[in-house]
Amino acid sequence: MTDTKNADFDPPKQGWTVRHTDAEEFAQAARVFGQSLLFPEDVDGLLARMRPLHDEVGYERALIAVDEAEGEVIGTANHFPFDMTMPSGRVPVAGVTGVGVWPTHRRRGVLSSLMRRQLADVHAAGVRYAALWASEGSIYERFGYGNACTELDTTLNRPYGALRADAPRDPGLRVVLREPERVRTDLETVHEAVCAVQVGQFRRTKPWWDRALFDGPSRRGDKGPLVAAVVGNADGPLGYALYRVKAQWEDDGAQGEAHVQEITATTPAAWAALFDHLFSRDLVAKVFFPFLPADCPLHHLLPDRGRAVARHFPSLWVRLVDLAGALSERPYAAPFAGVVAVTDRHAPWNAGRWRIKADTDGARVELTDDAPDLSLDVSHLGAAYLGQTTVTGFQRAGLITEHTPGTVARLDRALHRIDAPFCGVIF
Ligand SMILES: CC(=O)SCCNC(=O)CCNC(=O)[C@H](O)C(C)(C)COP(=O)(O)OP(=O)(O)OC[C@H]1O[C@@H](n2cnc3c(N)ncnc32)[C@H](O)[C@@H]1OP(=O)(O)O
Repeated sequence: MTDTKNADFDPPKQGWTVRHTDAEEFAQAARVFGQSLLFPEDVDGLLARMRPLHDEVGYERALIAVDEAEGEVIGTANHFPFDMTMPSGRVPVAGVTGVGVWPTHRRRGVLSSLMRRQLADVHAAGVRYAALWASEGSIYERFGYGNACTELDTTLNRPYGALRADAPRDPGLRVVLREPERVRTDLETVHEAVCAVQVGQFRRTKPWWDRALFDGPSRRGDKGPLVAAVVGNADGPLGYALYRVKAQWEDDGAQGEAHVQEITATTPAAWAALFDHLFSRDLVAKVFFPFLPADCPLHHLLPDRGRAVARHFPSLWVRLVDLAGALSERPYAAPFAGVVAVTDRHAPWNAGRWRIKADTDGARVELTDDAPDLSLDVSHLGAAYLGQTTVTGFQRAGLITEHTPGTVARLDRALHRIDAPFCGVIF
């Protein structure tokens, strides 16, 4: 009798090894990442998109999990060495990306081993923070990440899109509409000015600009080419909107659309000029803004803000890799003193009782044996770190324990920031 046994279908062995990869082997990581995230491209297409971003920073941070029996890559995790604006200013942040596990090898702990190794690597490199965009909000809290930023996806119907009569308008401003590459320097100038102070944004290097301005068919879909509306005065550019239009005709006439990939400005009048430009495009009945800061001026500038259909969605998740370092270097809106007991399943160096004595220019953060005023997880502090998510929210949900009444309110007052964090770019 012929032996029809096919080793492919033997019961899976449970062993895998996590290790670093290199530029050559990166294709196997991309194969796993592409399949697990349901990307439409084949590996070559995916690599063409990913390579420029990774070539710039090297491949030494990329991790893979390799099935020991089959020798196949079954899991991946990577991170970009970002220069990101945090409450303390621009600091190194590990921008976690490329996380995926081969579909037949899920729920055996592969991701957990990759996350543990990545966290150890980032900590050993002296980087105090990690940040990511999550495909699903249920994955990363267990690894110490907290959702620290929500952004707005907003749609506006043009008939209601005219700005308030008292919106700031500066006759010295001019809006030009150009192909983005022609005004790239202006875009870079404005972005750099905003990004340097906008918590949640990372410095945009050349490959990231190339990615932002990429206008191939895969990006364009059924819309027109990417255009840049730049607003400025004699002193230079003050804002821009990158957008595409889409023609659409219904029985009652033109129902065209404008899809705004990115909009930002450095003065109120520049914001207003950009909105005026977008809302006055003939044949456009709807304007889509998939990424706006939670405190974007748009909603204040509308005569009836109820006409803007806005959805808050979670964007950045923040992980305090070095809790004491992160809490020490951050400025605080009000003084805080207290002992916070922190659990951290994956970074034991963060776990313990921390005495925090914070003031406007930083904090002293030391281990102590004293009784805690508050007990929480490192993920709660990651969520609250950017000053938008409150610790009070977790308390109301019954997820943390306040031992000394008033501690949570005092901590929130100290962590508060006036401006909403905003990233706007999925990495
Ligand atoms: C930053 C980014 O790149 S975001 C992109 C993340 N990648 C994806 O979403 C791609 C599709 N999904 C996958 O590839 C995988 O399912 C992953 C990466 C999400 C999880 O990998 P796995 O190897 O299955 O995870 P692992 O077995 O280590 O599970 C760890 C824990 O997370 C839980 N978990 C894993 N995936 C999920 C999920 N999608 N939703 C909820 N819980 C999850 C597990 O139940 C387990 O819980 P426990 O610690 O309480 O036991």
